[in-house]
Amino acid sequence: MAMSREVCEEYAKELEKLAYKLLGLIALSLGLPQNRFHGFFKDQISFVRLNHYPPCPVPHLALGISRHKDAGALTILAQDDVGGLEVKRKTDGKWLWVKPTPNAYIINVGDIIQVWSNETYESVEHRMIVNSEKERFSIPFFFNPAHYTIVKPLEELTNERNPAKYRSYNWGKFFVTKKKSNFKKLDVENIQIFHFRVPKSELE
Ligand SMILES: O=C(O)CCC(=O)C(=O)O
Ligand SMILES: [Fe+2]
Repeated sequence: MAMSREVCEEYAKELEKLAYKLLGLIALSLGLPQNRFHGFFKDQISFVRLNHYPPCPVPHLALGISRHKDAGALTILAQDDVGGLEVKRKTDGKWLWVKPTPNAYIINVGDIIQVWSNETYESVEHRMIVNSEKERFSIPFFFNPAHYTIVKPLEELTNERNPAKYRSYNWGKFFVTKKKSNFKKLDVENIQIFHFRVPKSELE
């Protein structure tokens, strides 16, 4: 898939606009001013990735992408009609196939919005299963705040009755640590958002 630097940059610029719109809607849905999150993205470290998954006769041995949650704020995913993305349903732990919808994006809320919203929003666990016959392309855009952002539940959304469910953490450090395990088929990721979860016993 040939994509020139200019096309890639233009694509990222347009998706950034879409991401700000979504962020505004999420803020409003939480009862916050529309631009509440915008400041975190002044020096954002967002990026586009071009994924190519060649066909593989033994899919379970292939790389694909093993189960994970997106660590950033939002992911906007464009995919072709092959499919292979699965999301885990929280209620019963079942993996559900995400049916490709032509000309539609898949929007993933990431861990950061889970923490900012003190779990009103939750990032979903997902994975990518390679196809035995067809190659697949996908283009995720990862919308991430500045690396120096200290992520923690927003003060407006926490109080005595609803205490912060997460300890604060440095986003850049989290990102770099996670990167070290990227694309390895680990059963357990090296750093996960629940490591920053305040234990239930301390919340009561
Ligand atoms: O290719 C896909 O559909 C998913 C990619 C993905 O989950 C990721 O890069 O974080
Ligand atoms: Fe992902």
